[in-house]
Amino acid sequence: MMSAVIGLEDGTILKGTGFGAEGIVCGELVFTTQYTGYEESLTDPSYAGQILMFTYPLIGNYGVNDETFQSDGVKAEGLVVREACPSPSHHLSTRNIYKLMEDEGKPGISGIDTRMLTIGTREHGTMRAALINGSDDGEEAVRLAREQPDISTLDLISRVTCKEPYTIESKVKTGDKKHVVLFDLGMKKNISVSLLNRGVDVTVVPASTPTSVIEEYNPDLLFLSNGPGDPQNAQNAINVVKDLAGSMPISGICLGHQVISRALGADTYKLKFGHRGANQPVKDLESGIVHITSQNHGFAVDGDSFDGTDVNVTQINTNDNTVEGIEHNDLDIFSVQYHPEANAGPRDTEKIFFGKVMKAMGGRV
Ligand SMILES: NC(=O)CC[C@H](N)C(=O)O
Repeated sequence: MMSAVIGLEDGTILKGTGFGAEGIVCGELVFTTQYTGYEESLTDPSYAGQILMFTYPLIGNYGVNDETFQSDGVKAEGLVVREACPSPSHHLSTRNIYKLMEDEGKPGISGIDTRMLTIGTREHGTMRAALINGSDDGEEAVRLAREQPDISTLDLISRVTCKEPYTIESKVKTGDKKHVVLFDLGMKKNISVSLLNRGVDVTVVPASTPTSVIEEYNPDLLFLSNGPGDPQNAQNAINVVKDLAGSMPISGICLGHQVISRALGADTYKLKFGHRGANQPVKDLESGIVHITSQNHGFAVDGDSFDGTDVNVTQINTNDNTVEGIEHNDLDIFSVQYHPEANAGPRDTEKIFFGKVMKAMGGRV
């Protein structure tokens, strides 16, 4: 058994049992309330720069199946759980969560009072943390937590975006094939899969791609993916959206939504502790319908900052009234803060959102 400790910037120290890789990681400690979907969330590149804590007390009980991954590996810096299951049961599982974290070179800590840490995070706001596997030096963990830079100063997108553009042709036959250029700010795989399943060819491009290159592809729609960190740091993508607004339909999810909003004149700000989980209620202001959505974000769009622009807030979170969806009055530009592509989480909004994307391209819904 490996000794392990987590230290927070407010001086909190919790000792536990280490698993996965030995070593030290730093990042924001964030909590998610989802009961399942730990494989999808650990491999979601939006969690780069963050140590992921599950409020659900038993994690790993159905093992690990690489087919569920949302990128090429674990992207969260570390994992904090109450209990990690050593002997999972699932017919598609090839390894347990201990082996996953070991193979990926990332530390995990179990035996932690995640309820106490979650309450602390809700009261204090998201905190910087350090996780040390192979030592129980709590003072050192607190020192490292306090020493690390704020997440807003980090360029996390360049760590997780693709290096070169690549095109995936859809195997679904449609009469009139559409083509989307997908800006990879730290893309979850199921965004591209959701487009491919609808007969759309997808060209994924790095986050540094200039407007001129996107124009050369002449896509039917520009899509901006989810991704890590503060949307202010996605400056190239913001500029590209400004350049291309009005010349092609544009849509996006999560960080992509924040980037589009900034390009259209809005501000973004940091939430106290974010929305992370699989049961976030989102109300459509036109229909009044509330859908249960999957979410993972720490920043949000300031709805009031759209005043005087041609953009409307179309959806809000009924827990705290924050912006969940926007739409331009005249142009084919719309985006959502939540994750209609799910993985993890409910698929309730998948058909509605991607149906709208297809419609914006004049494609088969
Ligand atoms: N999942 C995402 O795209 C997250 C967006 C952004 N990094 C945030 O935390 O708000």
